Amino acid sequence: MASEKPSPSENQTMMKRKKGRRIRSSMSSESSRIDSLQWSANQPDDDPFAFFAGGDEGGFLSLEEIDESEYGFIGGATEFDGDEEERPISGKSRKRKRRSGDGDLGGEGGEEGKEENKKGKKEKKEKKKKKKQKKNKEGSLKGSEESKGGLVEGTVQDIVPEVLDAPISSDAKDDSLLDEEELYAWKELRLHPLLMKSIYRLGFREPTPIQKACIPAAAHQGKDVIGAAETGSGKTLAFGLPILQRLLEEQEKATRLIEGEVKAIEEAVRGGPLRALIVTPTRELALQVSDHLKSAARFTHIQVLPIVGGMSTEKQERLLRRKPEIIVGTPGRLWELMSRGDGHLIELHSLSFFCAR
Ligand SMILES: Nc1ncnc2c1ncn2[C@@H]1O[C@H](COP(=O)(O)OP(=O)(O)OP(=O)(O)O)[C@@H](O)[C@H]1O
Repeated sequence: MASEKPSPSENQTMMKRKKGRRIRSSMSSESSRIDSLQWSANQPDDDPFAFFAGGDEGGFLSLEEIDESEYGFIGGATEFDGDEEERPISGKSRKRKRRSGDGDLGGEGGEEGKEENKKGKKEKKEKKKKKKQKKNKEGSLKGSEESKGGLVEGTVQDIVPEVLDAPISSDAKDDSLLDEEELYAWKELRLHPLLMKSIYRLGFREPTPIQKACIPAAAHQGKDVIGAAETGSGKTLAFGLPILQRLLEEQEKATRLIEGEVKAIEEAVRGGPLRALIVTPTRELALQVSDHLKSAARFTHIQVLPIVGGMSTEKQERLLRRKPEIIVGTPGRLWELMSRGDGHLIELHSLSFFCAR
């Protein structure tokens, strides 16, 4: 008896079922492999509501970790003692390293690998401990993001540990990291640790001649400076770093005066009156200067805003309400907003730095 041919729709259903079975079987082998790992819950189970509320973990319902697993924070604080093997690595290279070294999640590395992992972990812990002790000894680092206290007599010895402990942002490139000794070229400029941190991240080995000439006079002696140097010689940071340095010093002084008052810190974070106005002849230059200053100020609370034509005035007015301390603008748009009576742009009583490029 000839069997009845299935209709096209029946055919499709059968194929879907087969496919489903295949996926299920591969999923079950995957999940049994995952289940075979040594998971141990680390969710505190003394709070019965933690599961529903997400506990203190900010929305995680349950957390588990694999015993003896090697993991690290990507984009978070990393440990770096200055030697090559401890050098912070970006998410990408960390992934690469793990893939080539540790094998896959199934852990086929064997006992030897486990032992090595354990040993490595112990060593790391000890290093961490030593580093902590060293840090405590040195006292709170001047100008650190948390403490915001203490003025900057930043020697490179002071600066380096702070710089090396800095969280690695996703855009920080490995190849931009310098060796400890290489920062010595900046030592005599006595820049704030937070600025040194940016310089370190930018990978600038030494100040350029125009920077060497301008920074001490403008940042520490309060002199007016007229500088001239060829294109691409680093003029932007030659005037930008002194502005940032002075603003950071002033913020710290203000915070110290009202020590312990959260309000002062909040004020500093929220911006303030206009302190620096940089005028450039073209939009492109304004945007370039503004980007450059932003990257130098990235570890501080100082805000930099470009005010140029070709962008929505409403948006710029909105951004001005955040009270950025530094504005880089072109004359046309600056004048337009000033004529409209923008509060931040016309209240110039606190303006201390004016740069024309
Ligand atoms: N100390 C430094 N070491 C290495 N590179 C630096 C240093 N300072 C600045 N740079 C880089 O040099 C490039 C040129 O810097 P900058 O734009 O400040 O030059 P400029 O003199 O203002 O040029 P222009 O007159 O064309 O505007 C930028 O990419 C900047 O990041």
